Amino acid sequence: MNKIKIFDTTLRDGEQSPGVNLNFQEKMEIARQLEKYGVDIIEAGFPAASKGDFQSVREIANTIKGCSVTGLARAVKSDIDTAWEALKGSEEPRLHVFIATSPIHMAYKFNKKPEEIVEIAIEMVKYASKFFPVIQWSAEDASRSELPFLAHITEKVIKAGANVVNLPDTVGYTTPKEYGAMFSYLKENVPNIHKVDLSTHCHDDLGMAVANSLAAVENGATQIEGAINGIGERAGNAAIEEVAVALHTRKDFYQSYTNITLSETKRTSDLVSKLTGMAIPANKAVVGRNAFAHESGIHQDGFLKNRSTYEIISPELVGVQQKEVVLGKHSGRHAFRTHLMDLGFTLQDNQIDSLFEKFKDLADKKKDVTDDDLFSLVLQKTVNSDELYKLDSLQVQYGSHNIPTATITLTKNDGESVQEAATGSGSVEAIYNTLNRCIDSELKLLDYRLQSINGGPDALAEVFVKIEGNGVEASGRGLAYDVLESSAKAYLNAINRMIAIQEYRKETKQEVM
Ligand SMILES: CC(=O)SCCNC(=O)CCNC(=O)[C@H](O)C(C)(C)COP(=O)(O)OP(=O)(O)OC[C@H]1O[C@@H](n2cnc3c(N)ncnc32)[C@H](O)[C@@H]1OP(=O)(O)O
Ligand SMILES: CC(C)C(=O)C(=O)O
Repeated sequence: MNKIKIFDTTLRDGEQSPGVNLNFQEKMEIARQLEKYGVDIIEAGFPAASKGDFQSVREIANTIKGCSVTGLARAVKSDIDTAWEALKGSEEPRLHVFIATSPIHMAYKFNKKPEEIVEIAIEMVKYASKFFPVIQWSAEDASRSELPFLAHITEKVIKAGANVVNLPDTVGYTTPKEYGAMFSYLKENVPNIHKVDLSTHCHDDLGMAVANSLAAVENGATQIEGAINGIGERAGNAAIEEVAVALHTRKDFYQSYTNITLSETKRTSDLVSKLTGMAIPANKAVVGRNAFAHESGIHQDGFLKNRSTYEIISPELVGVQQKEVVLGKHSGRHAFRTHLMDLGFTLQDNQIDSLFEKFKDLADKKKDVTDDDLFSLVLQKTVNSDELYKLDSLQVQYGSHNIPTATITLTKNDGESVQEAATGSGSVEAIYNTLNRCIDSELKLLDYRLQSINGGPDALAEVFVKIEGNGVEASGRGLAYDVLESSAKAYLNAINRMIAIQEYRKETKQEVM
């Protein structure tokens, strides 16, 4: 059996998904969960891209001890220097340096000859090896590169000190047969190839990212890169949870294993979905709501006679469990604490106490409090600390022949209270106009998404918004029993985060973009 290393790029390529913007606390929360999930390498960001990215990579590198932490850099000395500054505190720092090798990229992006690209790649790998114990070199757009040139440059960078060679299908263009053949070609034509791990990095533009990654494994790849829930640039990356479950379920075929703790799959996927605001389609493989639901009679009949007739992955394998103890309004602190621990949260006593109060409020309104409810409740509390404004009260007047009007009272963290009222063409707009008035700013709503947690008449409403003001974009989430309240909370959460970003930029003297 061959070990396949899992390189997670949720926090780098995943965050390149249009509309996704994670703050520092959210990135840290995801990094901690990825460590628990058992990934071998976390790509925490692109340190030279911004001060915010630098800070997140540095904190993750200093905190996460269970796996290697890496950051991306262009083949540019200053990017490599910045990456080293961010990563030097990691127990296992590694650099991910890349340069494009396809004729299209070399000609149009760089306006350079192939031999010039080879020289830059060699020089940068040599330069990086002064600092980094492990260097991953990526041939961007490898799948559209000429194979003899790819073999030539690969041999040179290995000689210069690269320990991992990654061959991305940057634009999601390749097919399993073609991508597998590329790995075989390099194995046969690069004399020093045995010295490195060969890695895949596939995009899903034609829906083949996972299939292509697995085809590479069949042809000698020992590392797969991807993102949780398959998020990432354009159509996204190979979904890590799909790759891991496929390698496990078909180990008879792939003869491979990973370090992934499969029972943490659902929790990891939920966390990433909630923090990025990217909902998981019901029919998504492995983690979709319908992935384990059998709807039609013949399937149900077979399944009831023997699960193996229609089930190749058990829900328990990926952490989808039916709980025997159901939490409700009569549950006590012990059951609550145990339940949170079962869900994988490690919380201080004071955090449990304040969450317990919120849980009781919720249980008064809702018959059964589900794991999804608890999950959202804890996230709301743990990643949204230090808020400047808190929602004190909200009143909305709506009638089919009246103009909707909202009245809101906010409390600032210095105790000052702000009260305003405003109208809007709908109730949500009235709320948002009122909140704009409270903070005396004209904010623009860029995105608004509403979903129910679980469903049913007593479901919690979760709202995700994205706003823009003074050149700063921020997203926010709100959770409440009532749709209007969760809409207000999401907008206020985004306002608080926008203010935090502005403060941070002021402190670090970054330009407000
Ligand atoms: C395939 C991928 O996913 S690669 C990762 C993509 N991620 C990102 O780009 C996110 C973060 N990026 C950023 O914040 C910015 O693009 C920065 C900070 C990196 C650079 O910003 P700028 O200096 O303004 O450059 P800009 O983005 O406009 O153009 C990119 C420059 O990098 C060069 N470049 C691109 N890739 C590489 C590389 N691998 N090695 C060296 N130079 C490179 C381009 O040729 C261009 O150079 P030029 O200005 O001489 O023409
Ligand atoms: C930087 C590389 C690995 C990348 O993201 C790509 O080619 O898609």
